[in-house]
Amino acid sequence: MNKLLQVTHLVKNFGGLNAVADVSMHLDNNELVALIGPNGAGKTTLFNLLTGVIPATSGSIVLSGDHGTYPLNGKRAYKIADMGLSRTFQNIRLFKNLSVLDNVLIAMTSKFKEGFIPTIFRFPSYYKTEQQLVEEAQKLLAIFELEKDTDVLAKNLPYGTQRRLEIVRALATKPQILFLDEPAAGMNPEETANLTELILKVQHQFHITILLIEHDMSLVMSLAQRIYVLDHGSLLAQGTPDEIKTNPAVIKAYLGEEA
Ligand SMILES: Nc1ncnc2c1ncn2[C@@H]1O[C@H](COP(=O)(O)OP(=O)(O)OP(=O)(O)O)[C@@H](O)[C@H]1O
Repeated sequence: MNKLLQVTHLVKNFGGLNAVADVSMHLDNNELVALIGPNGAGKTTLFNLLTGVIPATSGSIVLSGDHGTYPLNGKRAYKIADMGLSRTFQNIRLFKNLSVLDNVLIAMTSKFKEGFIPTIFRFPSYYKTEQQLVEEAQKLLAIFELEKDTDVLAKNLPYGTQRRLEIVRALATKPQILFLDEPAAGMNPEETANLTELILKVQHQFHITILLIEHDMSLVMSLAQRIYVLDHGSLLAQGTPDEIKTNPAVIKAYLGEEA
């Protein structure tokens, strides 16, 4: 069977720097996979390649769907998002001066199939579709315990809540694959524990595949079914959490020569 996402010999050079050096990896349907590695290992660059934010120097990224396989190389970010790959960013990217609800509705608009004329003249079908969108957004917000905050401006939410809203926005596009770039960054232990449960819930409820970058090892080890470890742009190891925890090369990369 084809892998949902197959990455083969992926390379990204920035001048003389091999930020991603010959990485091959895959994601299966409904898997929760973590991508870890020391600072500067190339994790965000790899995410940027997979989601079309930057082009690869060489290598291939192929998405398998019900009706065939689709190369993602060279596709622009919006096209890749349309194909069902959605992401969050390390630095929060919300519309800070818009309400929580509007932030989610904007993310949903790519699914807003109402035509130009009904939209301009506000035919009844426009309101029905808009009402459906609002209901859908509110359901999503409720899963993330944000239903009481729908009218709050995004900038007025606590930091951990803004991170949750980012995930809601990414989910609002109904992705097949969700890429989470350090979802627990800046969260306190309680918020992180809460987020861990939420990510699990989302994976089961939406039947999606999740790839996450995270430095918080408690979150990684309790969530991931498989882990890829990057170091200096190359894959250092891959395996289950138990295999990774005891892998001498991984321990050395994280803790240095003395480990
Ligand atoms: N646009 C760019 N131009 C030049 N070099 C870059 C660029 N983006 C990233 N790099 C370099 O590529 C390497 C990998 O960076 P990347 O941000 O992917 O690492 P990371 O594993 O995500 O690190 P962190 O955990 O600190 O976020 C680093 O040496 C970084 O300085």
